Amino acid sequence: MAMKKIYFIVNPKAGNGKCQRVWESVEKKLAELQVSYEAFFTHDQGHATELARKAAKLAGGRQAIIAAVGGDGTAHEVLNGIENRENIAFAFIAGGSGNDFSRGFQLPARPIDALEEILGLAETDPAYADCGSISIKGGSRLFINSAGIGFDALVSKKANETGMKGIFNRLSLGKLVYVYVLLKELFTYERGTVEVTADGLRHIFDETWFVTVSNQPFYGGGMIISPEAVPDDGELNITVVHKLSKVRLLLVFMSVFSGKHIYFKEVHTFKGREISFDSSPLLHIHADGEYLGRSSWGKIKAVPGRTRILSKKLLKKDLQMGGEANG
Ligand SMILES: Nc1ncnc2c1ncn2[C@@H]1O[C@H](COP(=O)(O)OP(=O)(O)OP(=O)(O)O)[C@@H](O)[C@H]1O
Repeated sequence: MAMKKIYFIVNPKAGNGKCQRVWESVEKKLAELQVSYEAFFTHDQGHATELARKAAKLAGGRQAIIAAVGGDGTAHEVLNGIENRENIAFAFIAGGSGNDFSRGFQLPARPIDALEEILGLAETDPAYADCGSISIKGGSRLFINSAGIGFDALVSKKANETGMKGIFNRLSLGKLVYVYVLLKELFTYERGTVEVTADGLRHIFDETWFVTVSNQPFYGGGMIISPEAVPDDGELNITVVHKLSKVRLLLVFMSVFSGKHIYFKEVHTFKGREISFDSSPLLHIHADGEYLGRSSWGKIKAVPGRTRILSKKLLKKDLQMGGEANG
């Protein structure tokens, strides 16, 4: 049996250019192992989605692997270009600054280890993982990590905009850009009332900082925003932080790296499959750390088993359950 074809979609600019070197090391290993593959390189925002579509088309109906090499933004874009989940397995090699996808799906952090895991799983039947879909005025998107509304979306927008990401990355402190932006924006952010409905249950939150809807626990480069989120349980986990002074928000923030923030009374966590939000002011929105714009309402849905993923962790679980988890 011929090995499945692997299409790599590489964002050489991820991790502030670090990903170029990540790819070179992967390429070298592929040559050593005489693996046949095809590689495409992204030129600008949105390109990875187009390239993933192209790769899926090239695969025709055959079983193939589309592997994103980059950061969470690249994973997000590639995922959005894979329309047919049945014959395409999604794989990932971390080359970005945050790399929450690798954490959440327990993929090796080191690129060569991640490649070896991909090659090791290549001929197995890939696991099924959930996605979320977010619809706001102007369009809808799939997300694999989380979608956020409010302050966290503003932080991810500013973190991507400032030249600071480059500076922090050069100091190997990629994660700290979020801390820097958060501290800077904290003082001027205006909190409003947000209504969140999850599976028919309506909650009203005053003075809301943010609402995050998670498919897996990690966000913003290692913050354990949703410790209980499981990427193949068919549900999404909602975390709301509201009615909190700036000082207490900082305490919550410090505890989010250990996931202990959920014990604060101002932090609410619940689950849902069909979620909607509504607010009077416009709110900033992100999906997987990619800024989508501002909207005062939107819908978020769990899409159980939407994507097939090469992940040892999920595969093991599938086997334990005696087959496909969410087929
Ligand atoms: N050639 C390119 N030049 C500039 N930007 C690009 C290019 N290719 C892709 N992009 C954009 O770069 C952005 C960042 O990519 P990505 O999220 O993968 O890396 P990162 O920000 O370093 O990592 P992370 O999201 O894990 O912190 C994405 O919005 C993507 O659309």
